[in-house]
Formats: sequence, structure tokens, C-alpha cells
Amino acid sequence: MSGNRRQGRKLWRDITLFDGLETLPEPMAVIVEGERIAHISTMAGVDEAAAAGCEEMGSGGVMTPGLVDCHTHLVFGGSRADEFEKRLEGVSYEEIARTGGGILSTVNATRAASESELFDAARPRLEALMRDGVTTVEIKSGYGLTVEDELKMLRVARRLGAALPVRVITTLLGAHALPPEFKDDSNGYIDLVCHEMIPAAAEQGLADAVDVFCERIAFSVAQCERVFEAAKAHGLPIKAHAEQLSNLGGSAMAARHGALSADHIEYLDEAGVAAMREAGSVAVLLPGAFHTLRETQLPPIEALRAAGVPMAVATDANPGSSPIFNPTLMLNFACTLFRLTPREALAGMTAHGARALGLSNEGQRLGRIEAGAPADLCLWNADTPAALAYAVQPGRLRQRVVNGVVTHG
Ligand SMILES: N=CN[C@@H](CCC(=O)O)C(=O)O
Ligand SMILES: [Zn+2]
Repeated sequence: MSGNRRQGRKLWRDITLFDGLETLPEPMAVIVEGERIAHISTMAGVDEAAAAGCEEMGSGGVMTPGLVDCHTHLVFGGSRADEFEKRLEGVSYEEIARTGGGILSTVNATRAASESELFDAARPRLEALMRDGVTTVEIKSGYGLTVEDELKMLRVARRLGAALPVRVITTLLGAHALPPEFKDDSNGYIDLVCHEMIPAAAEQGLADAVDVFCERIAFSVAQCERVFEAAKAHGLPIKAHAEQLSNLGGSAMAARHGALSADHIEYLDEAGVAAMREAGSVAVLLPGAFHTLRETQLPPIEALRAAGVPMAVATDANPGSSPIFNPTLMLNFACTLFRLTPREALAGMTAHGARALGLSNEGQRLGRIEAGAPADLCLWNADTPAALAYAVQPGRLRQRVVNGVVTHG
């Protein structure tokens, strides 16, 4: 992560504050000192001694934690616009995948691209997320499917984090699709993921977590479980793409292994909800993929809500199922398509998004506005926090602060 402005004491006055879970009832003042949030108070309770010497950052507007986009596939080669057209003609995502297109088409383009070509292609995608308030982003591999190509993708993700003022979390998604070289030997490919890919990514410090795609067109529950065991043996947290197109029970298995999250989960059943509640796993909702694939099966929002499973919302930005690089649009989609409340959607892209990445614990405290937490903040031109989900309106970000540094506005 790189920044471009001097750090110091900064004061915002008279703001409507969404702290990551709730909107506070009164106008608030926030003081940032260095990299951390130092004080939060009502306007009536501003400690003028503490405020003295602060740079006045302005007053009014809505402040939220910096957005956390906890599920993306931003690094990839090529385009899948042709598939978009095929799907409009009635060919399904699953059929396209079974006939060698879909993820495998992006694999071909990604393998053919150099590290610097992938970096140059991904950078504007990431900048688009940042312009819409993202301060933390997760980037998965999964379009390389050889040890070297997966590591190449992860190196690009790390380089993006070093070049731009944004926190990048990397996830190894070697078990995303079966590469053509292993066409008749999916267990052999899982051996490669477990015995070569995960150890290499762990040794080189390139992966912060390990993910799998548990689905009929990808890998079975038993194969994904092997990947999780290997990840855990290397000290890496785990997560899963599961129950997107069918109910295989991947989310429940992932939860039993202590997964940070299960993502997509349109087909999640009651047992899956219970397993996630028990494990404290986050349900990552991806309304962009639901929209793009024109799915009809809704995730079990009411059951998740009733069970108290935290729900995150992410873009799933990728070239196939969600070519959408607009996080606040996802807030709107989460409400209109999945019937989340605007408060739930915002919490999904702040506090719960951070939790889905393992960044909400005492040491990290991302996704919240509270004294002592890292100063990752967004100030928006909006009347209320709910307006961020209500109106689909680019350009509302007034200021973006990462680690105490103003990087926009
Ligand atoms: N579901 C699997 N993986 C990605 C899709 C990737 C692609 O279609 O390229 C997803 O999260 O939607
Ligand atoms: Zn995904």
C-alpha cells in the first residue's frame, strides 16, 4: 500500500456517521491522529482541547468506514464479452463451462499474459473500485491453474497493493476449475494444489488465504476438504465458493473446517445455515453474479438473518459471472435483489466484509469506525447512509482516507 499525502491530526465535524454496524443518532465529530482514529464524539461533546491543532477537514456529509470488497477476481487476461452474448441467446453459464469456455477461456488468456500485462490490465479495475470508496480489497488467483501461473497472479495482486493506496488481501484459488492437462484426473490436480501450489504460495508469502470452488462444474466436497486440510497445515485461513449453482453441502463442510466465509450460497439449506452459525463463518453475498447470470434461486437471507450469521456483500468483480467494478452498485443490488436493508448492505461492505477476510479481530479492527481502529474512512456526498444504497450515482465519494492518509479529495 502506498500513500501520497502527509499524515497528521485531522478533524471532521458535523458528520452523519455509519460506524460499520449502525448509523449514530446525532451529528458527530471524528479526530484521526496518524494512522488511527483517535476520538469520536457528538458535536456537543467535542473536546476543543483535543481539536486544537487539528487540520479541519470540513463539515457535513456521510462518513463510513472505507469499503471492504471481500471477494474479487481482479487479475485476469482477456475478455468474455462473447459469452455474455451467448448467454443472452440462452446458453447457460454451466453449459459454457462444460464446453471449455467460461473460467477456462480466461485461464488461456491469463496464462498467455505476462506479469506486467496482467498488472496493467488490473490496475484500472482496482482504481475504479477505489474511486467508489474501496480501501481494502481481496484479490483471488484461480485463472492460472499451474503452480507458476497461480503464483504469477498472486505476485500481481501483491504488486497492486504495493503500488496503490489500498490494502490488498490475496487468496490462492488453485481449485477454481480443472485445467485441460488434468482433464481425466481431477484428483491428480487436487494433489498438485495440495502438495505444490499451497506450499509454494505459503513459503513465498504470496497467499493470505486459500479458496475453492465447490460445485458440479468444479470440485467435489471431498476434494475441497483435502485442499482445506493442506491450507490449514500451512497455517492459511480458508473460504469457499459454494452452493452457487447447486446444493452440494460445501458451505457446511467449509464451516466445519472453520472457514472465514462461504460465498455465493444461493442454494444454501438450513443445515448449511446452522453449520455457518456454529462456526461463525460469514455469508458472502454476491448480487453481481446473481444479476449477471440471471439466477432465480435467492440466497436464504431470512434464515441467515434469523440465525445471526453475518452477511457480507462484495462485487465478485471478474470477467465472467460479474464484470462489475462498482461496489456501491452492489449495495443497491443487495437491497433490490436480495432484500437486505440499506444498513445490512453497508455493514456487509464494511464490518462484515472485514470479518470475511479475518480483519475484524482486536489486532486489525478494519471495517469499523471506533477509537483506536485504523483510519480507513470514506466521506460521501449523501444525505443519509441509506442513500448510498438507494441511488445508483457515481462520483459521490468526497474523501477517501487510508491508514490516516487522504488519498482522494
Ligand atoms: N464461481 C466461480 N468463480 C467466479 C466466476 C469466475 C468466472 O466466471 O470467471 C465467481 O465467483 O463467480
Ligand atoms: Zn468468486
